[in-house]
Amino acid sequence: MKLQSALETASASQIAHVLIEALPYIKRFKGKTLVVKYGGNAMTDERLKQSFARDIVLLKLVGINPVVVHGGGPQIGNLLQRLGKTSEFVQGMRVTDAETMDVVEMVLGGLVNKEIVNLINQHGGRAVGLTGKDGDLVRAEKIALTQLAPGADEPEIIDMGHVGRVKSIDPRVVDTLVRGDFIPVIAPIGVGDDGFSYNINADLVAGKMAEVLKAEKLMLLTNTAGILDKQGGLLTGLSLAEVEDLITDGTISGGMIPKVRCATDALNGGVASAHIIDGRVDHAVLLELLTDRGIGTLLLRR
Ligand SMILES: Nc1ncnc2c1ncn2[C@@H]1O[C@H](COP(=O)(O)OP(=O)(O)O)[C@@H](O)[C@H]1O
Ligand SMILES: CC(=O)N[C@@H](CCC(=O)OP(=O)(O)O)C(=O)O
Repeated sequence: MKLQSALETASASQIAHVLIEALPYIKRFKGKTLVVKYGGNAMTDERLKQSFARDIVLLKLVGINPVVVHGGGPQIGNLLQRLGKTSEFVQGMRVTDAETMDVVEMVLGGLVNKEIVNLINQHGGRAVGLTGKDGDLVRAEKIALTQLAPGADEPEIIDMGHVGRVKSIDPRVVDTLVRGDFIPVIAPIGVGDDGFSYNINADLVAGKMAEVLKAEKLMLLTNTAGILDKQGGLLTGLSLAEVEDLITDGTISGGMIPKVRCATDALNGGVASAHIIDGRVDHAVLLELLTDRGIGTLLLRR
């Protein structure tokens, strides 16, 4: 049921109950940092975009410090298509030649980043957009991938062009913005020691950012209800050991593996909890953070 229609049919005491339910969570997370990876469906549907921006503004107003890291794979794909270029993906990552890197930088650092900044500001927040280049925030190194071609004995080395991984993060610019009550909105582009730009998967940047900022939580929005079991049921809470078992027995596969790895790396790096939640749900971030039930999968170090 949509929040609006739920509120229309709810009694005053039910509405009050919902508000009061948020109180212990607000107290617990006040002053803490929350890194949110924003991407997928939540970024293409107009209603979901508005609901995401309102969630972020509300969190900031109650004293929680959201830091947004965004993706934009489909938006990059759209512009490339209009320019007559196609992308090849290897292990879920876009092979990025110099021309494609220009498009990635224009779309992520320009269109997508500024759209999110504007959305948040329209709802009363004060967002500032950054790429990893600003304030020397994200240092990248070129990724080296190997792949075993069918019938080959030896794995071949794949040149991914300008695809990078996070080498280091200097959080000073983000800390400065947070202290000034701004909401940082970060595009996943890093700069190499060679001076070139690198295209980095947004989940990777979000996970490392959470670790370096010593965030209380990492939230990854995606296009499923969370981590699902073999029957398609939602797994609401998992430990690191349980996650490993689910990868080994094939329950977690495909694009969910690197996503879960980013989350477990962040937990091992000191982040208290990681959440994989459904970006297709209105107000997903608020529901996960400020209600007893939550909506997605909560990963804990324990
Ligand atoms: N156990 C699982 N639970 C949920 N999704 C899974 C699972 N195993 C594999 N997947 C797949 O992983 C996908 C999410 O990864 P991906 O498409 O890369 O996400 P995003 O585009 O949000 O970064 C899901 O849509 C689903 O197809
Ligand atoms: C190397 C690589 O693949 N980078 C991604 C960066 C954007 C991203 O991660 O966007 P989503 O979160 O929407 O998938 C890309 O070029 O699509």
